[in-house]
Amino acid sequence: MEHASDHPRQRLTLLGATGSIGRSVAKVLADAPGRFQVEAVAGGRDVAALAETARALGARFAAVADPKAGPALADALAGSGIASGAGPSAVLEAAARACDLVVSAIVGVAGLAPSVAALGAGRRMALANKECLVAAGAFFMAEAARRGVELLPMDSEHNAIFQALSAAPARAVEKVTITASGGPFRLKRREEIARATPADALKHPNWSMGAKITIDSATMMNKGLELIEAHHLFALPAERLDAVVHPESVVHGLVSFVDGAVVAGLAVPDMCVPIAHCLSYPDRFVTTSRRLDLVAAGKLTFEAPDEARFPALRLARAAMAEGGAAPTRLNAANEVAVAAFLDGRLSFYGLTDLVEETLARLDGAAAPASVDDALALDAEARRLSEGLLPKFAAKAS
Ligand SMILES: NC(=O)C1=CN([C@@H]2O[C@H](COP(=O)(O)OP(=O)(O)OC[C@H]3O[C@@H](n4cnc5c(N)ncnc54)[C@H](OP(=O)(O)O)[C@@H]3O)[C@@H](O)[C@H]2O)C=CC1
Ligand SMILES: CC(=O)[C@@H](O)[C@H](O)COP(=O)(O)O
Ligand SMILES: [Mn+2]
Repeated sequence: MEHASDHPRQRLTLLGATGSIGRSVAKVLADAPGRFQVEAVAGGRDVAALAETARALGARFAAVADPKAGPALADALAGSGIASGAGPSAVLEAAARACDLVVSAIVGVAGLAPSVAALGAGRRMALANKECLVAAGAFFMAEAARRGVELLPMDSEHNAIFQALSAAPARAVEKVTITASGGPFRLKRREEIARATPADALKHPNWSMGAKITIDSATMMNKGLELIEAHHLFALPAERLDAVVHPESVVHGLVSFVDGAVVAGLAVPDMCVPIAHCLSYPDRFVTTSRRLDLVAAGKLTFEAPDEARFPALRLARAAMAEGGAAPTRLNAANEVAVAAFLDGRLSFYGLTDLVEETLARLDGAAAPASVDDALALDAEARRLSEGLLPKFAAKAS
């Protein structure tokens, strides 16, 4: 049986260390004592959590994005020997430090520049941040290839598909399917969903995650973003990508081959499973994660997504089909809308209405060919969405 101590130490950098994925990575690291040296950790503004994580993981460097948080972080790390920095440049510095594996788990398009900086250092990357692929997928994949960086999908569906794809050569793949839990409103009528509050939408049936992705799961925008993510990660056209609702979240992704065979990835809904895969790849190590018990699971059920009650899926598919700047703008408008919904400034359907109207008002433009391009398109769409907020705010219940 494989044990962590059988392997040489690898240097690991954790971007988004204080988040839901960051905490799960820390849990998996505890299952692999002596296997990793944590090079750097980075977070947004939660100084206390970042310092605690840096100390617990024995990191060499800690970076906080909030430029004003430098003195507080240095104070919190006093006596630890851990160097620190603050501001976006410090996060880029953390990302670019030489190491063997970077875990990219900052939420939102804020993760794009640090993830690209990490590619610049030429290493393996475990990618949880899906927004960087939605906002700049063609550029990001080309940059990873140019730098010779191996991308390991950490998002649960894509991780399952990555594992299933190893069953046959790429030319034998007919179709890839990702599953969706259906979120907390799967069985609700449209009128009930329209009245959903942030507290209702934050009650995910199967996964414990950060607020942004949890709202995306409730609207099913998460599945739309994941279709675009899969399009880039696996170089598959939209018509060979499918999403199916699977309320148990046990089957995460499926690959259908040209001979009719289907290989699926199954596990309990716990991010520690795909995280362990990425951290041990191409090997495996023993973990304490809960095991799948199919008899206890009982039934595994599947149903078609309902785009009438969950229009985000239709919007994301349309943006993927249009290509160019549309996915970048979809992502930007969605980030504005999710923040506004969480603040009580938008109703649940106001959220997707805002995204739709933002996209409708912008003329087609080329896909971003750099981080700057992507961030300029992102900023333009954000300005427009923010400007449109009052129109949709009136609909808030
Ligand atoms: N959670 C999950 O199970 C899954 C998540 N993902 C994806 O992984 C990513 C992270 O999700 P999740 O962990 O849930 O999110 P969380 O909101 O829980 O955590 C976000 C992390 O990003 C940090 N952060 C925010 N802004 C910045 C910034 N400008 N610079 C540096 N760090 C920043 C936060 O720091 P701070 O705490 O200080 O704000 C925190 O560490 C998302 O893209 C999500 O879609 C994919 C699959 C599953
Ligand atoms: C854990 C993970 O990968 C999430 O993206 C999850 O899939 C979200 O749940 P939904 O299937 O409800 O979007
Ligand atoms: Mn997912």
